[in-house]
Amino acid sequence: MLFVKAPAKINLTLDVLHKRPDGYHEVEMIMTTVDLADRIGLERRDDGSIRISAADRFIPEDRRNLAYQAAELVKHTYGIAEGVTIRIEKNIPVAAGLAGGSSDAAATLKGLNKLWKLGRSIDELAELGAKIGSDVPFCVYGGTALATGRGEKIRHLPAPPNCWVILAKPKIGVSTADVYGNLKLDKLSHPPTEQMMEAIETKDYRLLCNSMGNVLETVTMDLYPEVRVLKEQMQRFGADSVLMSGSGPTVFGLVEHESRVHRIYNALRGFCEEVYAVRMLGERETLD
Ligand SMILES: C[C@@](CO)(OP(=O)(O)O)[C@H](O)COP(=O)(O)OP(=O)(O)OC[C@H]1O[C@@H](n2ccc(N)nc2=O)[C@H](O)[C@@H]1O
Ligand SMILES: Nc1ncnc2c1ncn2[C@@H]1O[C@H](COP(=O)(O)OP(=O)(O)O)[C@@H](O)[C@H]1O
Repeated sequence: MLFVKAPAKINLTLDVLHKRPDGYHEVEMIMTTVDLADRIGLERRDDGSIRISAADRFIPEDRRNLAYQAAELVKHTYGIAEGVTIRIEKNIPVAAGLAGGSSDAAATLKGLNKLWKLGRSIDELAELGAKIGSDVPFCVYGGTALATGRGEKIRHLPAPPNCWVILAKPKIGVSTADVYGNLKLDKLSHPPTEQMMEAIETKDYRLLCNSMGNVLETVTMDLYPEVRVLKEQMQRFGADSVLMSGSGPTVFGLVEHESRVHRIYNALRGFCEEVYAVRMLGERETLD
């Protein structure tokens, strides 16, 4: 069995520029991977079929699974007759704004490149990933990046300044399409994307905290008021800066000093079942 790590991402910024004729939104967002990860196991099959084993009641084991779609795409694109069993050990909360499904798909692309000795470049795998979902190319690279287009155009950035990330997910799942669908394009408060890039490049933690912003945040908070409450609680407990990730509902808080991490973590555990204290992974990985 070949194992590949599939880390979650958070959005340090998420801006929407306009709605495109194809129905997608033109975005500008800065994303970074964190060390909360699913583990994907891949095993050859002689019968040519794709099988998913997920042992998680929230994710599908058929064609709807993004890892299945990744395997199907690789088989079709490169004419592979062999099959694969994909075992998904799920640690990333589902439908949470953390790109769990997209990261599983990205890990499957990278894993199959190895398992089937395809010799494809990471850029080619990222391009293939765009056919599965807007977040998949970023997940193929990982690290830190500015994503534009519908999210699939990636410009790599250096590692952000060191800090802790506390993730808290309310007990609801959010549909990304619903959130984009409820966005009022004439009422957006745009985050300072350029300033965030400067904060990352100069490793200025304070500037980074002051540059976070996500135009989808108020949309999700209006649909699910508990997300707003959770953000306020995390701010009150002393996180340096708090934001919702992606389309939500996960809220993350940055904390510079380790001594404060446990206090905030424990305080949140009082009324939120899913809380994680993690680190940013920083720079992107390369294929080995
Ligand atoms: C909001 C973000 C931010 O990172 O992530 P999540 O909250 O899902 O983690 C992404 O833009 C989500 O990317 P992803 O989840 O891959 O989206 P896709 O499968 O491509 O699209 C799902 C649906 O979201 C809407 N969509 C997505 C991307 C985009 N730029 N404009 C859109 O309008 C479309 O309605 C589309 O049908
Ligand atoms: N491997 C997978 N892991 C999680 N969800 C998946 C997967 N494949 C398909 N899905 C479906 O994709 C939807 C969005 O899941 P996910 O990627 O976790 O969230 P988000 O897009 O908010 O980051 C879920 O409702 C789930 O049914």
